[in-house]
Amino acid sequence: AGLSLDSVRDFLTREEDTIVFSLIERAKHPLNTPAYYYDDPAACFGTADRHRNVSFAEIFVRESEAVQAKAGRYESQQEIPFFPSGAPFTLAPPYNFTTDLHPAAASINVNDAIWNIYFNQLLRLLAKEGDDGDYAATAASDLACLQALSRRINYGRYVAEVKFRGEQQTYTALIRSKDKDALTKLLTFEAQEDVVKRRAEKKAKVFGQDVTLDGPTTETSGKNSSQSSFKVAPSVVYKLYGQWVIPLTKQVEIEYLLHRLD
Ligand SMILES: O=C(O)C(=O)C[C@]1(C(=O)O)C=C[C@@H](O)C=C1
Repeated sequence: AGLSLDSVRDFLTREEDTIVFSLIERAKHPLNTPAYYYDDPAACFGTADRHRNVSFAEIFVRESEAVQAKAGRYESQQEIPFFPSGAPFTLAPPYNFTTDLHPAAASINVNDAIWNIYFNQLLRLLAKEGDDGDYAATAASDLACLQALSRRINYGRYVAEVKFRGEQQTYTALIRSKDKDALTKLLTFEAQEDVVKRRAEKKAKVFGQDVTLDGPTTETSGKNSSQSSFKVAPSVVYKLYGQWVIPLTKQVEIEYLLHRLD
């Protein structure tokens, strides 16, 4: 089946589940800041990279991505690594991934912005202060969060492709004149953004409550209704979507469109 606005929105909706679950998993671990030090080489656990001021988490992501590249993960246009390694994929048989994107714009992404926001802003909203020393499990859950956020946000390329095909003439004129403001206006649907933010917040409530056999199962009333009883604060998920996920998705859409005629 070809792409449509409904099918790309369905994809984004399903990714919400993955994002919210990955945040809940990360929230199991304390902040564990030594895993993220760049400045103090001694804090880099004596790895081979200590002289390059690379954090433990960065090494973890880089090496994990190298394995996944070999396994063919990035043969899919839907997946974009944070550290492209150029390693050929050799572990899996070739798979015929669909190629829906315009080649000159297909690799547009905002992974650098996602990386910075995740480590500098989001993490401290998710994890409690503390250091339990379990950096491997912590970095593994960081990787899951980063991959889910990257897939969702960079999927803006597909959303933009659908919108371009639907209104080719209008978009072509605005792309030719590089009119970012008009492009932003044309691809923005305020009501849809509101639905997305509120649904993501609700998923944080539904997925992040303690499930017991007594009492109502579907209601988030009573004991569960205070923010602190959810594994990740629903307000954090609302804010994540409103301040970062949606604006970055729109940035991807705009940058993709600006290269759509290349
Ligand atoms: O659904 C769309 O039309 C999108 O472009 C995606 C999205 C989003 O990130 O969820 C972004 C911009 C729109 O204003 C609405 C929603």
